[in-house]
Amino acid sequence: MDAQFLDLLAQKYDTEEKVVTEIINLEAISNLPKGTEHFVSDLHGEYQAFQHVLRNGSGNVKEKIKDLFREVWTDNEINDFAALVYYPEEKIQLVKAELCNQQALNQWHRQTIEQMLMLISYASSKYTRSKLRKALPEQFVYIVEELLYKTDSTNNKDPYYDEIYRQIISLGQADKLIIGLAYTTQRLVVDHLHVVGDIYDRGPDPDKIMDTLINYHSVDIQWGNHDVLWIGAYAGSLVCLANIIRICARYNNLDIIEDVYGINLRPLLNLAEKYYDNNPGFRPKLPADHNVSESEILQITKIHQAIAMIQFKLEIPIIKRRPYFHMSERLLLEQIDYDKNEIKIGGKTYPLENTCFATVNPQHPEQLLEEEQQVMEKLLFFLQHSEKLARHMNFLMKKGSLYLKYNGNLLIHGCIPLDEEGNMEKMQIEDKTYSGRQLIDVFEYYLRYAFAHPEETDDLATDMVWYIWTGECSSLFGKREMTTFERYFIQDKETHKERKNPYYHLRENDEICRKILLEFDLNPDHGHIINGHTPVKEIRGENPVKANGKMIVIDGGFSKAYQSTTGIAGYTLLYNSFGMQLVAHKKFNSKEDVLCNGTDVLSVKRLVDKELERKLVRETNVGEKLLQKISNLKNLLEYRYMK
Ligand SMILES: O=P(O)(O)OC[C@H]1O[C@](O)(COP(=O)(O)O)[C@@H](O)[C@@H]1O
Ligand SMILES: [Mn+2]
Repeated sequence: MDAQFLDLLAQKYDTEEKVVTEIINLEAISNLPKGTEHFVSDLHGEYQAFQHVLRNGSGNVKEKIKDLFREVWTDNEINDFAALVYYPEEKIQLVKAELCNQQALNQWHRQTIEQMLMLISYASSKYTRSKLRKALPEQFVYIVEELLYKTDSTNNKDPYYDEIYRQIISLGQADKLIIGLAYTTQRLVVDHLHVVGDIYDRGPDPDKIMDTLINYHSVDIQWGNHDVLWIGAYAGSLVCLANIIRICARYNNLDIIEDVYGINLRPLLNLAEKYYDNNPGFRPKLPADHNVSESEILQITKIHQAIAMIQFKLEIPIIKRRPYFHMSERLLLEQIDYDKNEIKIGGKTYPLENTCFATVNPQHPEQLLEEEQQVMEKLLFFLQHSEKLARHMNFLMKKGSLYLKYNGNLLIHGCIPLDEEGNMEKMQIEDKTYSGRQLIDVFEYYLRYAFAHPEETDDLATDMVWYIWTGECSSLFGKREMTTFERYFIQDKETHKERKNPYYHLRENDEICRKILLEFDLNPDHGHIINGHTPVKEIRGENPVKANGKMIVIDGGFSKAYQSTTGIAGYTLLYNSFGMQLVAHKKFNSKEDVLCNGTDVLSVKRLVDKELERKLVRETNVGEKLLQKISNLKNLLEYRYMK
């Protein structure tokens, strides 16, 4: 063992007692049951629904309440208490409005604090005291610990405990304590959160989700294609930038760009007003009960066209300078007969509708007008100087990766690109060919490089981020082509189809999943692949658990726009010491509904995998690190302290 390393360690553990105490502590921890992992994906800006799933721990909170109180409480009482744990601030106000006098309120406070403490004690039974302490409301740690660890069997201290309760209530601290304890409970039921991609786009509040994740106690992120699009824009890719604005316009979310991230859209609006008019193909998607004025809709419709046309133009030079992207079929602006208003795709000619080509030079469709160029430069400047976006993107980079190996499982948003035979699909980049894990590692290398060099906008790394969004060998896109252009301008639905990578039918097969797990050095007997990205069409009988349980697809279906195709609000996954459970969620209506009617988006659980023996911390990623530390400390003990 390296003497210098031991010297360093000896500085921290400078007595034999300290070393021994730490070894005992770590050994004990590694024999506790593993903490609960919670997997969610495809949040798509749906902050409220995500909050709900987070606050109820995919049904875990209610389960713990039921374990404790099922014998003595009615369903209504259970729902009420659950709502208090999920949304304590609001629920307390509702309770107060119902109680008739101070005495009844005092009684409710005392009883509720006692019940919360019982719940916390139960929910923390597999954690150390130190871990629980970290989860307790900071200002009340001392008091809560006193109440939690009552050991006086002689009842000598009863008056002492009574007095604590009385003081909390008379000093007006009861609400705060209950709120704090509710958040402690939420935190205890989930030890670690995995977000398997697609935080951004389509829904209204991705920024609030980011803030929630930044404040969450333990989280990792596997980037989704939409997250990569935002990273690409921030890293200097103009085409990614055009895409994120186009999607925001399409879903009536330009507020995110303008108000949330402070990017001035005025120059783009001026351009849009000059060249575009109303166009049924570009009106934003709106819910039936919207209250957006016609003039606002018209403005968005114009911006939508302006930015979509800029996007299509910007794609051309990238496709041309990167022949190995194999995207020449996507040079669609060059396939248009601008006089006849037709396009030739795959040898077939289609009429075009809803066209808006006022800024296109038919001889050079890739050319941006000077004004378009200036607009994009300004937008990029604003974007790269948004303090809030910088914070969110940095967090995405810090906690995120294209895939993650965690406790024997492989987490990845989209796919492992395969050919029809089930071999790892090959992609040539410059003069080298990559496939499988190596290809994805190369993608990640370029993405991180692009992020580190936001001033470079046309280099390979920046182009590659766009490729990850839309290229046929991308592990996040998983389709042969993105038919955005066709869906705007061609009526024939045949042209709208996006052919999926063979992975999506091959992943039903046990052997293929085993092969993929091996490619990532994971044990195929125990590991699972966990995917997001494709909404599971339960409506049509699709099963989210595939390949004899080796493959689990948890597209959360949070995205309202997609709920009609899934028939459900999607899935989340829990992995605790007893095994893995898939949770199916019903549609989330509103927080008010949960608070007033006790309707929890109640979840149906399906067992995916059951551990033969309860899984311990020592068998996890974290446990591996603990065992390494124990071994180092034992060396320290032997070489520095033992006589
Ligand atoms: O329904 P929209 O918003 O037009 O988006 C459709 C596009 O989104 C994609 O499905 C990618 O987004 P997802 O990752 O959410 O599937 C593309 O394949 C498709 O072209
Ligand atoms: Mn996706």
